[in-house]
Amino acid sequence: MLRRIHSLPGLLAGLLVMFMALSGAFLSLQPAIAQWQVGTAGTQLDVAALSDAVVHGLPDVSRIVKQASGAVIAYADGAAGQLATRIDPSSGAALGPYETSPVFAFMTEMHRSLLLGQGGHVVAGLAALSMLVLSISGGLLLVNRLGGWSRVFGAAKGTFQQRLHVDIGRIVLVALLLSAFTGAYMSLVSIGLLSTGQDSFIPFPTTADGGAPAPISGLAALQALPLAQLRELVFPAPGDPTDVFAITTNAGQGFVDQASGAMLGFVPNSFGQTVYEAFYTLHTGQGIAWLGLVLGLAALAVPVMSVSGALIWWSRRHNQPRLKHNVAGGAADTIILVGSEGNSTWGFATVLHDALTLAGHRVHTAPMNSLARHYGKARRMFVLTATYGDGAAPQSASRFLSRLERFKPRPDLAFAVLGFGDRSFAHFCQFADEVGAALLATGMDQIQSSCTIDRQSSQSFAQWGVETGTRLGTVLHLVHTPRLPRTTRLELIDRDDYGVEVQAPTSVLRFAMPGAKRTGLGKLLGLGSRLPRFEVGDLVGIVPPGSPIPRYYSLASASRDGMLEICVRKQTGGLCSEFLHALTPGENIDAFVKSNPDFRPGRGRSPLIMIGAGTGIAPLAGFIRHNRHHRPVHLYWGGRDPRSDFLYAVDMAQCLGDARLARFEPAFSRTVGGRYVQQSLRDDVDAIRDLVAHGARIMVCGGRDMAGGVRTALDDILAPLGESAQSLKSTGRYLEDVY
Ligand SMILES: Cc1cc2nc3c(=O)[nH]c(=O)nc-3n(C[C@H](O)[C@H](O)[C@H](O)COP(=O)(O)O)c2cc1C
Repeated sequence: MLRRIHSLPGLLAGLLVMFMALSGAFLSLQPAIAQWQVGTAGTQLDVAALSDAVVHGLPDVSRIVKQASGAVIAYADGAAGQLATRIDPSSGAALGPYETSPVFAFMTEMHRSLLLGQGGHVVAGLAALSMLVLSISGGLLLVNRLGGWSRVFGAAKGTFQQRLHVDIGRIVLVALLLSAFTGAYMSLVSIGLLSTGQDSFIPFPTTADGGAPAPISGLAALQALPLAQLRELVFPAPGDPTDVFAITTNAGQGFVDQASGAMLGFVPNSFGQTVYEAFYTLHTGQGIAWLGLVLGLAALAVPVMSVSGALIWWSRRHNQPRLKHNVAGGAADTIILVGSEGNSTWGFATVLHDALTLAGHRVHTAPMNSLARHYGKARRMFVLTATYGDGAAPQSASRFLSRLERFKPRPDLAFAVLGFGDRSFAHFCQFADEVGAALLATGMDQIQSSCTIDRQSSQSFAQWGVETGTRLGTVLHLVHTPRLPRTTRLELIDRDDYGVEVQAPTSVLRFAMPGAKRTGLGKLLGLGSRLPRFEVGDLVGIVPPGSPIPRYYSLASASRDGMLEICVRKQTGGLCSEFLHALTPGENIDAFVKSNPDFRPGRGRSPLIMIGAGTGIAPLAGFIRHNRHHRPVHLYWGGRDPRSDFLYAVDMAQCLGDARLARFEPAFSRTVGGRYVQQSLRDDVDAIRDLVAHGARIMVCGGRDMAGGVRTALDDILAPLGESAQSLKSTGRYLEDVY
C-alpha cells in the first residue's frame, strides 16, 4: 500500500513536480543575489531619519519599501510615471534606479500559478501536495527498507538505481518536506481554503490631528521604529493635512499622524499571519539566502529522484511474471506463496509453478499477504520469501504472520519454506526462518526443513528442486533463467596455472576486449579497447556454452587496469569452470559485469584484515594491488601446498615490499604440520584483537566452510572485546563474499 501511495502520484504528478522543483530551484537564487547586491549594511538609521534623507533627495517620494534582503526602494511619482530608486539604508541617499528582473518576475508567476490565474494556483497546490505525499511515503519506505529508524543512515543496498534513489532521498528529504509542506500551506491560503485570520483592510483612523505637518525627522512613532522592523511606509497625499502615513512593520500595520507623530490604530499581525509569514520565509528563503540555496539544491535532486523512481517502478513492473494456469486457491492441491519486494522471487516462484503444473498438480500462486483462512483441497504449501530491511518481511509478506494466526490448515497440509537472501546481510534469510517457525507452530508437517538461496543462485534453486521432487515422489526440474544483462565478448589474453599436483587445478585468467592487443590503425582508433566499467570485488557473470545460467566470479582487477582478471578452480563436472580451464589465449567468452558494492574496503585509513582461502584470494589481491595509499592491510590466506598452488605469491611479495601489504600470513594444509587459515587467526589472537579495537574492517572471501570456520574462530578471538563476527557485521565492519 505504502509503495502504491509512493509510486502512483509519483508517476502521475512527476512532470508537474519536476517543473515546480526546477522553477523553485531557479527562484532560490533570487534571495542570494538580492543579499549579495545589498552587501553588508553599516549602521542603520531609524525610519524617521531614513525617510527624512529620502525626501531630501526625492521630494516626490510616495512610498518606501524595505525588502526581506534588506534592500530599500523608494517610489516617487514623476511625469513619466512611477520611478523606483535604490536607497542606501545607512544614509538614505539615492543609489540609482531600481529595476525588477523580468526573468525572476516571470518565473515567480510560473511557479505560483503557471500563469493560469486562480486555476493555476490550484494546480501548483496539487503539485505541492503530491510532493508532500511523495516525501512522507518515501521517508517511511526508506525507514522500512533500511530496517528501522536507527539505521536510516546505514549503507543503502540494492541496484544502482535503488541506491541512488535512497542515497539522494535521505540527503534531501528534510528540505523537500519543508518546501512541500510550506508550499501546500501557501497554496491553500492563496486558493482561499485557509485563512490567516488577518483582514487585508484596516480601518482608516478617525482621530487624525489635522494640524500642520511636522518635519518627518521629528515624528515620534517613526523615530521609535528601527529600519530592520520596517516593511513599507506610504506617505500621505501632499497638501492634505487630514491624511496620515500608512505603515507596515514586521509586527503589524497602523497609521502615523503627520502632525503629532503618534501611532494610530495599530493592528498587530494575527497568529495566522505570523505563521504565514514564517512559512513564506521558510519556503522562499527570502531574507535567509543560505536557506534558499539549500532548498534550491534539494529541489535540483527532484528530477534525478523522479527519473530513478520511474526506472525502479518500470523494472518492477517489467519483472512481474505472468502466471499461466493459476488455479483458484479453493480448487488447488498445491499453494505457492511469495514474499518479494524487488520481484526476483516471483521469477523463481513461476518456475516452480510451471514445473508443478507440468507434473499434473493444480497450483495456486499468490503473494504471502493474500494467505486465505483455509485452502479446501490443498495438500502442500510452498512459501518462497525474500528478507528485507534488517531481517524483516518484504512488502508482499508484511501481513503474513498476522494472517497466519487465523489460518486453519487441513490436517494433511504439509509445507516447505525456501528463503531468498544475501549472506552479506547480518540477518541472512531471517524472515524465512521466522515464517518456517511460525508454520511449524501451527502443527503442520514439513515436506522438508527450510532451505535458503544466497544471491538468487539458480544452481541452489535447481538443487532444492531435486531434493523437493524426491520427497514429493515427482521430478522437479527447476531451471530458473535469470534475465541476463547484455553480454560482452572478451578474449583470453593470458593465464597462469596452479594446483594440478594437489588435485586443485586453479587458473588465474586475464581477459581483454577482442583485438585489444591489436597494433597499428586499430589501436590508433581505439578499436576493441573499451572494457565495461567494473571495480575490484565486482562480479563477472560468464555464460558457458550449453547453459542459460551464468556463473559468477569475483574480479581481481578494475577496468582501469585494462584487463579483467579472475581466479577459477576447476570443479569436476562443473560446466563453466571446465569450459574456462580449457580456454587457450585468443579464445573468447561471453560475460557481463555485476556490481558488488557491498564488498569493498571503503574509504579511510582504518586497518583491514583480509581473510581468504583458495580462489578467494582474487578480489583481496586486487584490493591490495590497488592499495596505493598504503592503508595497513593484514592478509590471512589458506592454500594447499606452497609448491603448487601459492596463488598471487609474486604479487603479494611485491606488495609487501612496497608497503601496500603490511602483513601476509599464508597457511598451507597439505604440508608437514599443515594448518588452515582459521589456525593462523587463532595464533595471532593479540594482533587481531588490537586491530579490531583500532577499528579494523574484516573482509572474508572464499568457500562457505572456510567462512564458517573463520566466523567461529573470530567469535572466540573477539569475545573478550565484547564483539563477534555478527556484531561487526551489523555495523558494516565484517564483509563476506562467500560461495
Ligand atoms: C535493502 C535490502 C535489504 C535486504 N536485507 C536483507 C536481509 O536483512 N537479509 C537477507 O538475507 N537478505 C537481505 N536482502 C537481500 C534480498 O532478500 C535478496 O536480494 C532477495 O533475493 C530479493 O528478492 P526480491 O527481489 O524478490 O525482493 C536485502 C536486499 C535489499 C535490497
